[in-house]
Amino acid sequence: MKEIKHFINGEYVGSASGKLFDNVNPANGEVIARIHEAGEAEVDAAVKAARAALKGPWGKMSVAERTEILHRVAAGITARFDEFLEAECQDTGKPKSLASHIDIPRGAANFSVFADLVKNVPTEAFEMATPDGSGALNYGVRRPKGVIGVISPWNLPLLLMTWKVGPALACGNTVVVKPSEETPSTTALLGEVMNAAGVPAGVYNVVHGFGGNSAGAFLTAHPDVDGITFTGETGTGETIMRAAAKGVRQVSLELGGKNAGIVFADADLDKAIEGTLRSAFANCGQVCLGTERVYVQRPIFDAFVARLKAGAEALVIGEPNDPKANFGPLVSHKHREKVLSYYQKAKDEGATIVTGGGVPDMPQHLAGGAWVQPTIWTGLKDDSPVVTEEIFGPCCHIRPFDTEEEAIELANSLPYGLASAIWTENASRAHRVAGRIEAGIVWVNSWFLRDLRTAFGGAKQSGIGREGGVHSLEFYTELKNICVKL
Ligand SMILES: NC(=O)C1=CN([C@@H]2O[C@H](COP(=O)(O)OP(=O)(O)OC[C@H]3O[C@@H](n4cnc5c(N)ncnc54)[C@H](O)[C@@H]3O)[C@@H](O)[C@H]2O)C=CC1
Ligand SMILES: O=C(O)/C=C/C=C(\O)C(=O)O
Repeated sequence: MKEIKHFINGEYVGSASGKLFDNVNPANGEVIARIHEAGEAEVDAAVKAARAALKGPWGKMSVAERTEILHRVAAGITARFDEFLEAECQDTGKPKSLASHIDIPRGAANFSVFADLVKNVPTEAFEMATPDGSGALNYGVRRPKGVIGVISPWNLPLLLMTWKVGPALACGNTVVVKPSEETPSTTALLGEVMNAAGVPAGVYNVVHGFGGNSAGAFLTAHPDVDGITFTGETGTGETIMRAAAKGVRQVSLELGGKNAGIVFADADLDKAIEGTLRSAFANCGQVCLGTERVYVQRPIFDAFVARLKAGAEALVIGEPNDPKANFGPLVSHKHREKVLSYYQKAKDEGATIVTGGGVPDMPQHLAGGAWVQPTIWTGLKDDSPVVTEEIFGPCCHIRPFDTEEEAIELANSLPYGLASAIWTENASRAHRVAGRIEAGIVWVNSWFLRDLRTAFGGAKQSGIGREGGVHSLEFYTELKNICVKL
């Protein structure tokens, strides 16, 4: 059986404890590999390697040299596209048709985009008057923050891990990554690409394991980690913030959501249906930006529900290699238990189940997979947990509204504030409503349309900080002001 080891100081190493755990393919329930679980010793070795690399060749490189290497990393991912695709789809069960368009290309782009960005970013300068008349000049320089701890989730494993590692390395930091225990493979494979691209040993390190009382907690508690970036559940974000408080380390947190889609009666219905189908069901609903609450203006409510139902029922459920499949399993049986508990709750609370609500019949060879049906409900109260809590599954609740004011109030009614999608052909309304939605990201007549130069992150309990474009520099560098008296 294949073993997945840590990547420390440029080498793959096993755990001294000999502790390993299973890596399971959620499409069929088969164990595909055994993963080494890091103890404190491995985490400490990884952090030490990262610190040494920062003081060594990586820290001494010019921006031009560093960014040239990062372009080679991007090219290395692209050159081994099929291996990354296979590994990602085995870990997550997601359709190759999806991962080949989103996950793997973004894994490469996250290095090339930030390599280009740091070469071209300007700095600030202020001339000032002084009492003696000679003046002074202030200018800012950015320096790497140091050793960055990266805790990444399982829903878009390569995409979200490189979304952090790309800018971190472009800014001259070194990293220790703890990928999700569910999806370690592409993070592990990236070590080979780093070596081949000439990334010095110790710049990119990977430790595997779980969160609490395991590699995740050991990494976030390590006193020699200078900053921690995390994507995942809000509760986990709070735990990580507490760990980071010791030693006053900065955090960048992209946390949970319960995002609202608002469909006005003047929307282009074809566009709104296509976008909402993606925002509710893409990646089996396991996207933090996804729409689990849909508010539809009353005159088009029935038509919208009927068309979304037809679209959900036309999704093709299947394994990653099935070229027709556009809907895969959930990431694990543990996560399926959570999602199905909400399906049950919706039933218990008297929801109208428009479609789905259970587990699909799958052929024998996929019967061990973590499958659920795409599900749509109507008729639940606004305070139902199904409507207020992040389910992170392929499901949404649709509710009618009458006025613009009511829609805004409903959208803003929860403590989350990650993303929202507004569907209307009235540009004035689009601007007006978008400006009042309490979220870090608002799409108008689109969903998941991403320009990597833009600010990305959540308001309220959906996170702290913004990453993307120059905003990533705020977290991955220290801005130092130098004041020169002339
Ligand atoms: N992108 C997102 O917004 C994601 C949201 N979730 C949500 O979180 C729920 C639970 O899923 P989990 O996989 O348990 O998510 P999680 O947020 O707990 O895990 C994400 C990462 O954090 C690590 N982690 C967990 N506890 C930690 C700790 N105490 N210290 C350091 N690292 C820690 C995990 O090992 C994993 O690498 C899901 O049902 C979903 O609602 C899960 C994954 C991604
Ligand atoms: O950066 C992106 O394009 C996508 C981000 C998605 C998440 O952060 C998520 O699903 O957790």
